Amino acid sequence: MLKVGVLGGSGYTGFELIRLLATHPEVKIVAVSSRAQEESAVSEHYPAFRKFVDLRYVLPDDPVFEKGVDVVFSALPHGASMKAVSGLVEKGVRVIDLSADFRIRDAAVYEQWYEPHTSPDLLKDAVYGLPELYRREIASARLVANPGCYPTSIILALAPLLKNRLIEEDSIIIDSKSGVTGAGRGLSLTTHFCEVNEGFKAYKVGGVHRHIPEIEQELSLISGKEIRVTFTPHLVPMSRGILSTLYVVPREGVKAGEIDEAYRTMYADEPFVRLVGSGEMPSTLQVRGSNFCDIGWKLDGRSGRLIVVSAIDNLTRGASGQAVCNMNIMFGIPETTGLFYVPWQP
Ligand SMILES: NC(=O)C1=CN([C@@H]2O[C@H](COP(=O)(O)OP(=O)(O)OC[C@H]3O[C@@H](n4cnc5c(N)ncnc54)[C@H](OP(=O)(O)O)[C@@H]3O)[C@@H](O)[C@H]2O)C=CC1
Ligand SMILES: CC(=O)N[C@@H](CCC(=O)OP(=O)(O)O)C(=O)O
Repeated sequence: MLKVGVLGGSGYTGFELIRLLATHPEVKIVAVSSRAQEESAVSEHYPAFRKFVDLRYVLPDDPVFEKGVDVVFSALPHGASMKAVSGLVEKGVRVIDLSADFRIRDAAVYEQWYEPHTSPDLLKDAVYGLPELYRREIASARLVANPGCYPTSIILALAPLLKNRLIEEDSIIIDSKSGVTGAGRGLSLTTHFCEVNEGFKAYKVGGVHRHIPEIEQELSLISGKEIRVTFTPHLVPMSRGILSTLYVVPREGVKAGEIDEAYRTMYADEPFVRLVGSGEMPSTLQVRGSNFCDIGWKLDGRSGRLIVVSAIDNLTRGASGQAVCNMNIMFGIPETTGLFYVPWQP
């Protein structure tokens, strides 16, 4: 049995990690942190865990995370996460970091979009935790940088097209829509019920969202060319789920069949990508609570654009499910263990 610790186990992705790990056949959760909930029972803070989790919250600097575990998941905010996990990694604990702190390979780029990096030396050891792209590297990583929620839905949707040079790299326009859990469990005016319910708005418009450097970094690596994207996130009145709609221009002469073939070839053996087919479109309800990313696409003959739509659950495939998948890969456990079940639809 793997002994697992969860830093930040009172937040939304922390909840989702514990939900998945509590019934994982190869895992024993030994420690969960929260400063505000210190010493209270996890199953009091989240009653859903009654009969599943018999633990009390400890502080994030509790020695158990250093000495008593095989792997630590960090579900802390960026900044706090790098400070908490760098010491653990240096002491030989394997870490899966759900924050953005180790996703950007260049510290200067991270600092431009986030804050000063306190552990830049560890960046070279971090592996970007998208299994479909980096499975082999994840297996031996001591630090996995779990991808952001929007980037997961976007990179998976574009990878086959860029890998096969089927689209103009400078033509990428992305509209993504996220449920409100994407903003975390902390209270803020923008996520109040009355501010969100029955409304739908774009935010961080005009190249300012922090996921842009992460998306561009990974798309550029796939295509071998520097890529710039137009990315507009939206907040929708649902709890969980991300739907990304991508507009791209196919290279001259590219046929619909080549696009179909690129998706089918890249994802034929991938357990957590489901191609809903050319013409059908994914829905967040069809992936709810699951680790699946559903992808559909359609050529618009009138405008000459290709439209790709992807759907994930931001807390599962966009965070904790992907993190558990990475843990499976790191410890030689079959990748689908604890994660292969039918989504919650409706
Ligand atoms: N929500 C989402 O859909 C996604 C989130 N992420 C990333 O995952 C991480 C967690 O997100 P999420 O669960 O939504 O966030 P929440 O705000 O819901 O939870 C944050 C957790 O971290 C703890 N925490 C907060 N500040 C600190 C600190 N300074 N030091 C130690 N512990 C702290 C909180 O507990 P306490 O304050 O009691 O210690 C809580 O347990 C973030 O980095 C986020 O960007 C990634 C992908 C998707
Ligand atoms: C709806 C909503 O607010 N979503 C968040 C997603 C950020 C997130 O959780 O991702 P990181 O791990 O990269 O911080 C946002 O747009 O900032």
